[in-house]
Amino acid sequence: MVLCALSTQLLRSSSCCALMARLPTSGRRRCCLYSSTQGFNQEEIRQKLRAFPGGSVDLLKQDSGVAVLTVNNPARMNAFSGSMMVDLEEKVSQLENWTEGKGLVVRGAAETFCSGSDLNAVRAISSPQDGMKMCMFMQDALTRLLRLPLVSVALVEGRALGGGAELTTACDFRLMATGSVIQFVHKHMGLVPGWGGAARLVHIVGSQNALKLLGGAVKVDPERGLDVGLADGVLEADEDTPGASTPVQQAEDWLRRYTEGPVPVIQAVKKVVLAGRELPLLEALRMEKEVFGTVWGAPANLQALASKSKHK
Ligand SMILES: CCCC(=O)SCCNC(=O)CCNC(=O)[C@H](O)C(C)(C)COP(=O)(O)OP(=O)(O)OC[C@H]1O[C@@H](n2cnc3c(N)ncnc32)[C@H](O)[C@@H]1OP(=O)(O)O
Repeated sequence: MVLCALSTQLLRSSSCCALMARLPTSGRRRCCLYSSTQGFNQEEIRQKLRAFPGGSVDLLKQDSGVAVLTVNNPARMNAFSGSMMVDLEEKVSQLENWTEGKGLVVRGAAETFCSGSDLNAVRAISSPQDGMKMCMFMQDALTRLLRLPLVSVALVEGRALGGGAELTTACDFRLMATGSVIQFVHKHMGLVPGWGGAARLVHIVGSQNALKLLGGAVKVDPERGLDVGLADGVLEADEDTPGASTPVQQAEDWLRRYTEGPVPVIQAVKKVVLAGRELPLLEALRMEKEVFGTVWGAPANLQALASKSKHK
């Protein structure tokens, strides 16, 4: 419910967002960024996108409370077909309703992240109207991905290009494997980001760095990623050691420092950070109070008090 309240506040505080929608399938409130007055009819867009099939977006929810979301279209370097965009939105809905969740790893299949939108689909829907509809659909899905009450990390192996680079910015953290590249190639395609990637990139690396990365379509390798603050860590390749952990296991290990602990506390941490990131100060403070109220005197708090824990 706090998440719904946060979403409501986020909508109120944003002039471009005006709609609170009810999801009949889940019975739980969730928000769309755009409304019908802005030409956003989600079901109509879904149907259009489904006309461009191929690949899938797969979700594995684990008992540990950490899920793995895999962009799966290896024949096209994990480019997003239309049906994969619909898949993504559906998987985000499932995660919005995952009450036991704490963390999320977002990755690509076959050791590469994602090469953006499927250029075959892009060519077929190249009219400005259709492009805007796809843009609204993906902005909505990726904004909701970032707003999940889960701590998320993009595991970047191989290439994250165009929309793939934008997808990395819809996670709280980015881990880059040795040899990987994040590149906002939009300029070379005569485009700018349209999936919310520019707005998020400015938040992550600041406007100067964002201008350099977008304006120069710069290839960001792990070293540069750490330098500008786009990457939060680098995963070393360890193929030669028998029994070495896989990149997904390494990402889960890395994430554990943030996901260890009771679900309500981890979710509360994400919610207060989200409020601070997206709301004006007074609203963020009010939201922090609301979230605080859900953990104060709750089982994890009482247990910690009873154990007289010291923080040495
Ligand atoms: C708002 C969203 C904006 C966007 O996302 S626009 C799209 C931006 N992305 C791109 O322009 C990526 C274009 N692709 C490339 O640069 C290269 O294919 C890439 C990813 C560097 C990989 O190069 P290589 O390792 O040499 O492999 P390759 O070119 O032979 O690719 C293997 C097969 O994958 C296909 N592929 C890669 N990216 C694709 C895409 N985005 N849409 C559709 N198909 C794509 C490529 O055509 C090739 O297929 P095929 O084997 O020739 O049938």
